Amino acid sequence: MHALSRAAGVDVVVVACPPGSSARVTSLLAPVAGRCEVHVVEGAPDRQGSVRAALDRVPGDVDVVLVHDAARCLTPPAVFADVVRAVRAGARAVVPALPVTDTIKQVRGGVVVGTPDRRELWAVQTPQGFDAALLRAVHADPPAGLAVTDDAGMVEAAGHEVLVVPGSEHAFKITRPIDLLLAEAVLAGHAPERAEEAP
Ligand SMILES: C[C@](O)(CO)[C@H](O)COP(=O)(O)O
Repeated sequence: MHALSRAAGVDVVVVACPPGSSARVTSLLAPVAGRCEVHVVEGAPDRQGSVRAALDRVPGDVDVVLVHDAARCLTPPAVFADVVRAVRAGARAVVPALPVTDTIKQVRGGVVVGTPDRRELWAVQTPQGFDAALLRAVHADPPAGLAVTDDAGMVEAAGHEVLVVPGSEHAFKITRPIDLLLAEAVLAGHAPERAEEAP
């Protein structure tokens, strides 16, 4: 939240929190509430529902929306600024991403059934940025039968182009215990990767 509230171009933040935790989350956000407009809403059991609940709380006059994972809490402010800039420059959907370094296999029933060309595989991060009207439209009429793991996937399934901008190694998702160790090491020893911030 500190990085987000310091990012150029971010004026309003809506946090989707677990049901029953809004009072606690609101108090945790008090230190950043002075820097931008902050709202807290209760999320849903799935990602799509939580994003929709947050989107419903975004003021109607906002024209660019970023969807960000709290688990990517070390994302440098410059990544937010880059994504906003790309949307403002005309892209209607933008994702930060890095090329994968592992070889990725497609596996079915414990057996490899394919090896996609690694040169075409990118690991997608957040914040994902959208023209607000487009994001509202795909959430109002989500593509059927899609295993939704990100908002850009919904936009892509609806037939729209999604632009890729450079992501950041610091934007990793803190999900597994080893990610927490990495986050602690980053916080203990490293300056932010890129220092661009709002004036
Ligand atoms: C949006 C995302 O971070 C892109 O990599 C990812 O899909 C989120 O997955 P999660 O299972 O909702 O953490």
